Amino acid sequence: QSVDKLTPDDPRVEHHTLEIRGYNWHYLLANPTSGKPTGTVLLVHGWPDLAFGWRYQVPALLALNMRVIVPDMLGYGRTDAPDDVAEYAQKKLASDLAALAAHVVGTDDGGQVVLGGHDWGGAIVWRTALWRPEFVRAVFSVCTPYGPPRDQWVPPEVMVETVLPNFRYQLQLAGPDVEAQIVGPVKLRQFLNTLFLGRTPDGQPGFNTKDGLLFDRLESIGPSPVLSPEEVEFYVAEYARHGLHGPLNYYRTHRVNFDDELELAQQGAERTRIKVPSMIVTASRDGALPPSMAANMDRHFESLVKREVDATHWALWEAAGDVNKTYFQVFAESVA
Ligand SMILES: O=C(NCCCc1ccccc1)N[C@H]1CC[C@H](OCc2c(F)cccc2F)CC1
Repeated sequence: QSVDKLTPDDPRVEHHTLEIRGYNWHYLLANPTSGKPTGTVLLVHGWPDLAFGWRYQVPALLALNMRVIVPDMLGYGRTDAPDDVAEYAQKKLASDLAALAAHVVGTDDGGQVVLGGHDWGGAIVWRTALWRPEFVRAVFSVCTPYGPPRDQWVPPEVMVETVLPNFRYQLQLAGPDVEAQIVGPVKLRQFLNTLFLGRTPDGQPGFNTKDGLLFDRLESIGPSPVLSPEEVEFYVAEYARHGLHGPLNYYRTHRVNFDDELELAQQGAERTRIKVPSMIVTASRDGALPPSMAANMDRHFESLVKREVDATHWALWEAAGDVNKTYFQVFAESVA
């Protein structure tokens, strides 16, 4: 059955900007129609996505009388895109989200919000629950498991060769090639259709988690099966603003995040356990983040609910009804 979703210029959302840490952030704000909201949810998108990536979730949250804040993350859409990798450190982003929440929520609900993330947004909300737990009512991640801060530096290429072979594409994304090759609307359209599961005429993908983008296939990739052509054009126009340098910086933050988090890792489980009510929703056919990656994360949580939906990485769109249901089962009561 079809799930209600936002259009790019939906009357149900307001567009706001806020200066945070010297950068201009754009965010969507949706207020429930019936008076005072029960609570507030702040949703954090991943790569390569936008605030618009939560289009299937916002109407359902409004129907639960929740107020919804959805930023374009640093580097994306109508938010500024600094060049410097260090600006994308998760410790900094955690405080950016705290500032955004405080600006909207003030002292309502004890100044707290429910934090939700997908993909890189999932990684960021887990870290936000560690760095800034005081403003987090509850936290959920779609697709992305929690990996605690580590006290030993392991270079990404070693992680890939030894424990995370399905992350090998991230070595390409962290390098210079993708942002050098994917320039201008034609290439951006091919890139987005590829990442959003478009195929060549003989059914081949243009991306896989081992090799990353297969540049020689991009021009023969057909339309995405998970977005309408109009939605793709919206993404193309939004990405044409800054290009891919900012978004790809998220793949270059491993060392700065390690350096920031060493102090947490050295304090041990007391400081690396997530104490706020938590949920992870894994996607059964996510090649980058398979549910198996979330198998052993319970030990890092005071309270963790685990759900799985039958979808690829793009679960927010493919399994919108199921994703929305998981949220309601767990968090709606806890914030009501
Ligand atoms: O690369 C990402 N998304 C692009 C997916 C592209 C795709 C398109 C179509 C089909 C399949 C894939 N997401 C990142 C999000 C952060 C993740 O790292 C967080 C993390 C740790 F740091 C340590 C331990 C576990 C853990 F998950 C790594 C994947």
